[in-house]
Amino acid sequence: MSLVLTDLRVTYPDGDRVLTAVDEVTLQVDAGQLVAVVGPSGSGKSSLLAVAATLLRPDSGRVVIGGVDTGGLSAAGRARLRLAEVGIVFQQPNLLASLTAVEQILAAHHMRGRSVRQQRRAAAELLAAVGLDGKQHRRPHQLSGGERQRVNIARALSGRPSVLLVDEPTAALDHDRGRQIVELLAEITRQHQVATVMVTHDTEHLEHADEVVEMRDGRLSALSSHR
Ligand SMILES: Nc1ncnc2c1ncn2[C@@H]1O[C@H](COP(=O)(O)OP(=O)(O)OP(=O)(O)O)[C@@H](O)[C@H]1O
Repeated sequence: MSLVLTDLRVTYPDGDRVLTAVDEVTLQVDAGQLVAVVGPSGSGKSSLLAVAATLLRPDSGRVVIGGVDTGGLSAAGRARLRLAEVGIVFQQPNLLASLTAVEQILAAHHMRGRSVRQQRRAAAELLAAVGLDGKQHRRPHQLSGGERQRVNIARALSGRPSVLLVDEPTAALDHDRGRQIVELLAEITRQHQVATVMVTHDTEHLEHADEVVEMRDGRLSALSSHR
């Protein structure tokens, strides 16, 4: 399944003027592809990600996920599509302090209305796949920043999304841990055949992306493509 963004425009009220955060942006991400969106602070990257996640409605343009034009869906329809098809990894792993790594994933299953009992083994396997074998019973404060981000990624993948949206995954990490996370995202993208968009202001590790695009003042331009 692919993510297709067409002619997106997002504005915010700014006093008696209007600020254009996303300006006529078009981007296609196919299954198995990792696209990195780079650009300076305030260039519109997070707004673009929020629109792609259907969390924010664009002023104009289309967001099509797996062939479904999300503009035609109700709020409940968008929420259902998000639960079924979209995995979101926020910059700060928003893990629940009292839950162990495996419980973070089971809680996400519970929210999807699935039987938690049947998912325990799959959750443990997913944690092992992101490099957390043996740490599934640790709580967030017993994990490093990079490990917490791995739990975050495993949780986003637990719903088997077709689209993975990742906001600044390396922001809180040192160089090596940042590289490992980007490598993991690239590997997951191929293995699970997800369409992944990674927003980052970090210009390192971009060789793992199939395509790098740059946002400036809300506009998108291609930087490089390894397709
Ligand atoms: N809810 C909002 N209301 C008004 N203006 C907003 C809102 N959210 C973002 N903006 C403005 O829109 C522009 C784009 O912001 P956005 O957060 O999308 O950029 P960004 O590239 O993700 O920045 P950063 O890398 O600092 O997170 C900025 O000028 C910002 O001040």
